[in-house]
Amino acid sequence: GCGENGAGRWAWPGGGRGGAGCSGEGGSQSPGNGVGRCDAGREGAASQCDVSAPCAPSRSTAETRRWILDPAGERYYWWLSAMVLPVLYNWVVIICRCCFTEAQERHAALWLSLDCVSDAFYLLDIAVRLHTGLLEEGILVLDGDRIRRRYLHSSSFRWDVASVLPTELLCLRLRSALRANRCLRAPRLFEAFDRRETRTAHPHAFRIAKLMLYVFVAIHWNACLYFALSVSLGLGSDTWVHPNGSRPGFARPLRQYLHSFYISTLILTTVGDTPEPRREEEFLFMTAGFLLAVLGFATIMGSMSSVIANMSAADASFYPEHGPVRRYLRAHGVAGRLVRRVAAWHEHLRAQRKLAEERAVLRHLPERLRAEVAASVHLPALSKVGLFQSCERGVLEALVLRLRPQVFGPGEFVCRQGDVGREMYFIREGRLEVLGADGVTQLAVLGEGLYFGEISLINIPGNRSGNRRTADIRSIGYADLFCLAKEDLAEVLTEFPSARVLLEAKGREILLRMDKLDVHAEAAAAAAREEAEHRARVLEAALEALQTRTARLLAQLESSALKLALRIGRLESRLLPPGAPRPQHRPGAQRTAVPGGGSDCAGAANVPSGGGREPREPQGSPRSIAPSRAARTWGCQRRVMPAPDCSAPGGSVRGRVRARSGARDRQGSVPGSGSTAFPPPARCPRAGARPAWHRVLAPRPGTACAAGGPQELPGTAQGWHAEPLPGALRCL
Ligand SMILES: Nc1ncnc2c1ncn2[C@@H]1O[C@@H]2COP(=O)(O)O[C@H]2[C@H]1O
Repeated sequence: GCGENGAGRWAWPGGGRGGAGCSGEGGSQSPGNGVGRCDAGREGAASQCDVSAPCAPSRSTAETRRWILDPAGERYYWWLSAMVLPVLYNWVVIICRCCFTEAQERHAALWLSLDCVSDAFYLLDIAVRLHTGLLEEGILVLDGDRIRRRYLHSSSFRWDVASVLPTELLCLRLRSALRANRCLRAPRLFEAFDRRETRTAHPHAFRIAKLMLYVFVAIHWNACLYFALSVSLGLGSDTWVHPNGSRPGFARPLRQYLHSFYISTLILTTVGDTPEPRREEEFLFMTAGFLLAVLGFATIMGSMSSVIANMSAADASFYPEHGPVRRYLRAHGVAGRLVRRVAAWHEHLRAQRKLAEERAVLRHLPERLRAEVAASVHLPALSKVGLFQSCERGVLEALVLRLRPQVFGPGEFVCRQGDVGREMYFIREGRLEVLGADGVTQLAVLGEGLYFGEISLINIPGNRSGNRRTADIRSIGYADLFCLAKEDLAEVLTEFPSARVLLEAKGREILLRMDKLDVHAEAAAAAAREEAEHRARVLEAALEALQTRTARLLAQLESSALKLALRIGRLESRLLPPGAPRPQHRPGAQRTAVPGGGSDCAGAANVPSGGGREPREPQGSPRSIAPSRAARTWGCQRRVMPAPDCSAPGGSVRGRVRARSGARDRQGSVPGSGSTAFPPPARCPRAGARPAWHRVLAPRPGTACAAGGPQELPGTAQGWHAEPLPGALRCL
């Protein structure tokens, strides 16, 4: 639906599909490309947005949103990558042109055009930033005004403007030096590098390359400054400064630059063999260079070692380390073939890029995402398993999270006959042999897409081995398996009963072949199961019949009670003298009925002087109450129907039977009692819940109930009729 917050309307990042949000007036962000797109007019847009006015698109606004970039999108990423070039150009070339004046003068036209291109990029970058969406509370804001306002008031805008000011126009002679403000756009370079680092498949290599670039820029600047200092001190004036043009080849700018770069490298990498300084300026330059070198060296060493450490840590988290296992084996004096097997297993994992601890690698992902990742990796292999071929994707996804990949080397036993079965296996890759009781005879060879180890996990009737393995399973070469624990299998089979049928059928077949199936026990178990099922069916039918009878009896009881009340009313009106005081009926006084037909008025107010006041029965009590004199006199009747009524949410198990009004009318029942609530004979599922009364007889216009005969009562509270209202105890 549409969401609005303050001045702007928002869209979910990546939303738009499935109506996740409406951006602006009917717009939502298109998934993937990172550019805001308006949903309005799209099929189904009305159902996603509130159809009322707020979602109707204004054309100009929709147009504006079309050009809003998602900061996490592709286009923005590629723009950032493009910005690396002009920023680097300025960082490398400006200082070079300042110090190597000959190079500046020789290629002035080229520099000028490159400067123009770089400035155009800088200006375009400001425009891009004016159209880059921003995240607020995790939601992408696509409102152009809001974005513009935010950027124009930010410090980034000031820096961006400062970096593109045409300062070189102030003094055309110092053109290149005055372009130094272009270096202020460096944050864009860092941003681009950060993005690249998160996207690249080789982050460590990228980190090293980035470090080398920084080192190169530092050496380059130092080289330029060395040359500038040499020029100011006089080229070739001593052995430290740059040689002058009289030395062969040193008149060329390229040679000058390369020589300076070489000296700078010697200084900054503290390799040594640097020319000895002679003058104060030279000493100062060298000292500053060495200090910078110490700093740079420490930084480089630190970064390199952290990159290398991270690389090995990343590798270790992917593949199990052989070193500790080897040391462990050596410490315990294990040698020979076993050590070689362990080493071969480790090598195989690395060579085949197989992960032993996949769960550990993915453990930080949210569960749903982890399931999706695991599904995309393993589903193709899992769907080859015959057992799961007809499974829905949801079942497979649930299953895939429970599977543990395991790799077995050649000749390794996956399970041995007689072991207690705790897991079953699906073969992802490789071949395994099933060995007979002698440990030599090959009963079968299992390959990709097959499974084993299920017989000891599922309870096959008549299985003589019980929960013990029926055979040895040995890996022929390297076997890549999925392992599923017994508890997980039980859960999966509950959700997917047809898989159980398949497993049982296959297991039974194997057991029969191996003569490990006790056919008599199986038949007895089947007979017992059938008998139990039959009994359950009979009980169910009896229960149903009982419910119907109860309902019928209750309906009869109710109708005769009502008839009785009417007759008593009529008799009273005939027997009482015309002037005699008539008992006042208090509408709403409650009357309850007992299953035995006893009756009583629960309310004391409607009991006449002659009637003994009886203690009021607590509502909901199933106790039978004998009819009192008052009740007999007044024709009040109590109806009691204990019904399991768990008034807590979801607690009620009450059933309802519709009575046939016609039949009941013929029996003299009161018309209008169309339906009867009755309790199914089930226990109240909520612990401590008590049954409640649930039949109501309420006044009905047309007849009066009074001691002196029919009496007019105001309003609708006249007469009687049966009205089924669950869960209440009322008295006529
Ligand atoms: N003859 C056979 N053919 C195929 N698989 C078998 C055969 N015998 C035993 N198995 C499998 O080997 C497994 C050994 O452990 P389980 O008894 O749990 O389950 C067994 C079956 O899955």
